[in-house]
Amino acid sequence: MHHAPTEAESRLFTDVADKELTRLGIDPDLLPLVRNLSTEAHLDALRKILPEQQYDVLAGLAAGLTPEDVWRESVAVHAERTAATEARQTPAEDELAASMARSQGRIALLSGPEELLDVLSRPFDAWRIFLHPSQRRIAYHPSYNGPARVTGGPGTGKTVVALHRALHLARQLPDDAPDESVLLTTYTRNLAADLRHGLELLIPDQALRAKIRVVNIDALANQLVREDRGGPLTMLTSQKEINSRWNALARRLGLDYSDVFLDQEWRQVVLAQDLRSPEAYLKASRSGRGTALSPLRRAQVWRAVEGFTRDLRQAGEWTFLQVCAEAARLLEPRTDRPFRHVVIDEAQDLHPAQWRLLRAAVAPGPDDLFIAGDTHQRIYGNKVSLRSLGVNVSGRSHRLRINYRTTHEILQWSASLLSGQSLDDMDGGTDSLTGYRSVLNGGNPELRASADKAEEIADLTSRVAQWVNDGVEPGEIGVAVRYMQLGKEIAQALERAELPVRLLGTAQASGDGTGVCIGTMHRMKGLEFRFVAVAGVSDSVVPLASTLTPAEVDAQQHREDLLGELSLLFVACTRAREVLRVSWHGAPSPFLAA
Ligand SMILES: Nc1ncnc2c1ncn2[C@@H]1O[C@H](COP(=O)(O)OP(=O)(O)OP(=O)(O)O)[C@@H](O)[C@H]1O
Repeated sequence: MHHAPTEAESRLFTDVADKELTRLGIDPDLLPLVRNLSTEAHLDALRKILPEQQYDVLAGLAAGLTPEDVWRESVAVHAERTAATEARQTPAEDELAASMARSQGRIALLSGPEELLDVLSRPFDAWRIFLHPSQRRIAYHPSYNGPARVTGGPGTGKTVVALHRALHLARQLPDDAPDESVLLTTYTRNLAADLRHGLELLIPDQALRAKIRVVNIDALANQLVREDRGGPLTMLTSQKEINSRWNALARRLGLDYSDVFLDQEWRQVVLAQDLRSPEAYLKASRSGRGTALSPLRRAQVWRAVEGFTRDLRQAGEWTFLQVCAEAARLLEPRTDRPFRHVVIDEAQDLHPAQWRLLRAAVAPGPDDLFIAGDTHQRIYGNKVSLRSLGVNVSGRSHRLRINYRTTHEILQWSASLLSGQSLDDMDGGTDSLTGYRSVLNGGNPELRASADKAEEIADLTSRVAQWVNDGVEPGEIGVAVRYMQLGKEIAQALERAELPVRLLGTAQASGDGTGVCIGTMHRMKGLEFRFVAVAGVSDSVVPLASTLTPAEVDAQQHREDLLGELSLLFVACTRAREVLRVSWHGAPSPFLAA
């Protein structure tokens, strides 16, 4: 992550005195070894050998925390965890108590005791006020000399940090800065709505909040292109329709490429690199694609791409990615940029065309881009190298390690799904969940096998009924499924048992947001519930065969698609705060077998 270090600056702990290290509990015998460490990777390699607490201390220091912060974060947390388990309050209260104990003092948001009372009565909102020092340090760093980034596993507070960063940037604006000078953006419309809601909680002052524009990236792109064209765009949104057009085109041109291959080639090579001529395509790198193409075959594929885009143009139709690519082209030559600062959440899912748009939306310079994301949760198959897109975060990248959402048990189990997978860090290196941990404890995830679908649904229904009987509000329960049809069947069963439900992504809801929330794993992204059931995790469903590129079309893409499906399961499981239940019928998903 750091630029090539010189010998003198290449040791990780040169700035920390021996005295400090031993005060933080590092064994004096280990000091010579510790002194020799020069990269976080070396430290990671020692993880299994070092006692957990000593490892945590070193990981914190390596991440740039001061010894004071580390004391609070690691040493004090170990003590708290023991105390909290003994006291066994509700986890939410534990969490708040822990946050308060750790907090050096409130960040300056409180206008009066009323607001404090308000927050204390809703412990889940504690993040508004009690940032952990490691979060606060990142969110309220006075100024970064270029793009900065925060990573970390699910529930570590990346979104929280992004919201606070947007607040910080809005506050720093000069008095004459217009409204919407700061952009806060993310991948989907739903996630943007959640960010908007978070911002309303965080910034009661409407005038200050108006400095921040919250919009999902596709909607922003659409607006820019629409304004340029002077009218609304007709969007081609159905992937099925897109595939059938590729098919028809391949037949017309007598080409033996599958629709899936052509569409991927267009999105992942042509649109990703903004290739505009056959010459550019002929020379382009196709790294990341699993099949080689001879110059002759590249010329054939280009003809198909040209045909496809010409047909779209003639029909006046656009795909989402095309709109982003066009919006980037519109902004790139401009000297005035629409925003002074851009804050991005769920950055791991953005496509290169979307990155180009964001890069062009703000002038390069201090605090231009602030990026929050976790490649372990990449579920839309967009893999990028930030550097190749002109976004250099080196020296300004931070990793959060404490999970505030999930219990230790749920976290361990969910993280084990990903064991053995190597994830990129979007910057030429690898990312990991090293040091990732929870301060809460609870039960182990419940795993339930059933003979067939009817039995699984019946079993799930009685479990949910039992939770509700035990006093859990239906709205605190989430049910995640791989495809919506199963969700609908579960909804019917729950309704027959007189349990209120709401289906995410449909108009069907009862009790206005108060029912058991049922949604696809994709829709669960960014959400959280006290109780989560992930249902239908069966052999043929997770991974969903129809979403996998056949290995014979592109073996590398096939592996990427599999990883995306695995990440999706990981995302679904890490939505749970207190209780996770995973069920299937027939043979379990191969992801569970491990
Ligand atoms: N300092 C804090 N004090 C109390 N709660 C916190 C704190 N930071 C985060 N949380 C809580 O932890 C949960 C997860 O936070 P957040 O959604 O920001 O994490 P994330 O890293 O963006 O997660 P994901 O990647 O899974 O979307 C939220 O309920 C949030 O309120």
